[in-house]
Parts: sequence; structure tokens; C-alpha cells
Amino acid sequence: MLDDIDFANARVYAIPMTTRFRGITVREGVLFEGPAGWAEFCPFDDYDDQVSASWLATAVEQCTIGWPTAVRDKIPINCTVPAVGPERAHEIARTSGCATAKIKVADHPDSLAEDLARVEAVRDALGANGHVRVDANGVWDVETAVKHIALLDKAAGGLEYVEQPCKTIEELAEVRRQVNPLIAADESIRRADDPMRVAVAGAADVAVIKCTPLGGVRRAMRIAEAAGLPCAVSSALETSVGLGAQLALAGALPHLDFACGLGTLSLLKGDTVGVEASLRPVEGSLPVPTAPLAVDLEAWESVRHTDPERTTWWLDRLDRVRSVLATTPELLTR
Ligand SMILES: O=C(O)CCC(=O)c1ccccc1C(=O)O
Ligand SMILES: [Mg+2]
Repeated sequence: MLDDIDFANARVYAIPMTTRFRGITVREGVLFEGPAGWAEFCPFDDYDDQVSASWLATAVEQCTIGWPTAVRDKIPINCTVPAVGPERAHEIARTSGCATAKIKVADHPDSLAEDLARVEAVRDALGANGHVRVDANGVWDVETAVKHIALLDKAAGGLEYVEQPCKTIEELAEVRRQVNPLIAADESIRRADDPMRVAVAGAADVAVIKCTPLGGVRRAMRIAEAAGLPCAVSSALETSVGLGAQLALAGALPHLDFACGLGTLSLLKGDTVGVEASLRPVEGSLPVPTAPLAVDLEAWESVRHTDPERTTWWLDRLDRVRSVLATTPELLTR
């Protein structure tokens, strides 16, 4: 499988972000082609080779065997609102065309007043029929979570759900018992050896599923099934080539009850496919691609990495992670 991929012509990109997100200001990754099309490898810098092997398995699935058959062709998308001021948050939500917004909160220890203003602004932009969810990326303790969620729920005029308020499954379960809004597990699902534990522990009402770090569309479908919870598919800040796999997952899941966090190209100042093919949501939804999107060489020229040291760092990393995958074949989907 690995032998069929043209790693020798792998292309490294660097795309500035419109807003700092998850501490990142420039998104980097590698693109390569296999018999079934192009794929993208873009684990975050702080991930080790073992963790990154699952990211590579997703790319290998995409460019060698492609994706399972979809059961729907159009996916409702949420706009993603980074930790920005209320005016900017209002503008992002209003111009997104999305009926659902996911808002980053708890970005720094004294963020509560800013979080409340951001959530209020987004509700104002979406109107009463919109859905407002927040994501704390696991930073609150139980007491802070319970207090902040009650205030945010009020400011939002009702929250759809709260994504990963605390770090551990036990804390999530405790918070869930004490607050009104639904609780969604994100990092808890990605890091759990047994995703079912989240449901069994009563830790969450919703599972956030990302195929890119989970090792492929088929593997993510099995994890979604094992979690036994309603799902939202969400991005790992891929360019359109990698987002295609996430949309394939959203298209193939037997049930999809929530808008998906796949509108994240708005956070990137460029893409690796042509403008017409770029997976930017229109009227709040995205199509499910039937085959991997092709890298547009003109688009790639405009985002190709210009730093030779970083380019080498990525190609070396790809080499090392390939070796990990070659010795852990159970990570590969056949
Ligand atoms: O879900 C979304 O709306 C966008 C994706 C997103 O938030 C995200 C993207 C990359 C890494 C982590 C996260 C996250 O959900 O915390
Ligand atoms: Mg999250």
C-alpha cells in the first residue's frame, strides 16, 4: 500500500491563518499522490511520530483505496468563531451563511467577560433560530465549568452544546450532571483507547469525530459506532484535500444529527485546490466529494513552503512516520 504512493514528489505547503487558532498562526503540511488521488498529512507540530502515524493512515486510505459510499450528499456546516472581539464575532457569524456557530471560549484565564460578549454577539447575528455551541478545549475545572456554562447558556439564550469543558471523562460526567446544556466530547474521544467509555461513564451527549487524527474514514466510523452517541464531524484545520476525507466521513455516517465543524477554510488565507473546487461553505453547507480532490498546481505554487529548513523538517517527518506505519500495519485500512 505504502509502496504505491509517490512520496518522492511530496509537496510541503505553508498557509498563514486569518486568526490565531489553537496557538497556530501558519498552517503547514505535506501533499502527495497515490493511485486513488491526492492526500494531505498535517499533524500539529507537537505530535510525536507515533500519534502522527494515525494521521498518515488517513492520508494513505484516501490516496490508495478512497472512501466508503456516502448516504447523503450535502452536509450542514457550523461557522467557527475564534477568540475574537464581539464585533468581529458578529461579522463572522452573520456573513457565514451558517445557522450554527461554534465559539471558542476559555482562551485565557480571565476570559469570562470576553466569552460572554462574544457569545451574545453571535446569538444576535444568528437570530433566535440559530444554534450556538461553545468549545473550552478541556481547560476548566469542574467548579469553573459549572459556573461559566450557566452564564454562557444565559448569554447565548440557550446553548446547543458545550464541547470538552474539562479534561477528563470523570470531570465531564460530573459537569454533565450539574448543567443544562448538552456536553460534547472531543479530545476525550480522540485520546481514548476505548471511546465507549465516554458514553458508559455518562460523560457526554454528543461525540465530536475527526477522521484525520483517528486513522481514516472507516476507522472513524467504527469509533463513532462504538461511542454510541450522536455525532458532529469536525476539522483538524486541513486544506481542501484533507477536508475531503472529513466530508466523506460526514457523508457516510449512518446518522448525522448535528452541523459539522468543517467550515475552517475561512481560517486559512489560501488553499491547495483551485478556487472553484475549494471547500468553502455556501449557504451553510458543503457537498460530499465522491473522490479525493486534486491539488491544483497553480494553487500549490501560491502556498508552497518557502523556508528550506521547514520543508526538510516536514519531509524528514513524513519519512519517519512512514517507517512507524510500515511497522504498525494494523493502523492501515485495507
Ligand atoms: O469544530 C469546528 O468548528 C472547527 C474545528 C476546531 O475547532 C478544531 C480544529 C483543530 C483542532 C482542534 C479543534 C477543536 O475542536 O478544538
Ligand atoms: Mg474541540
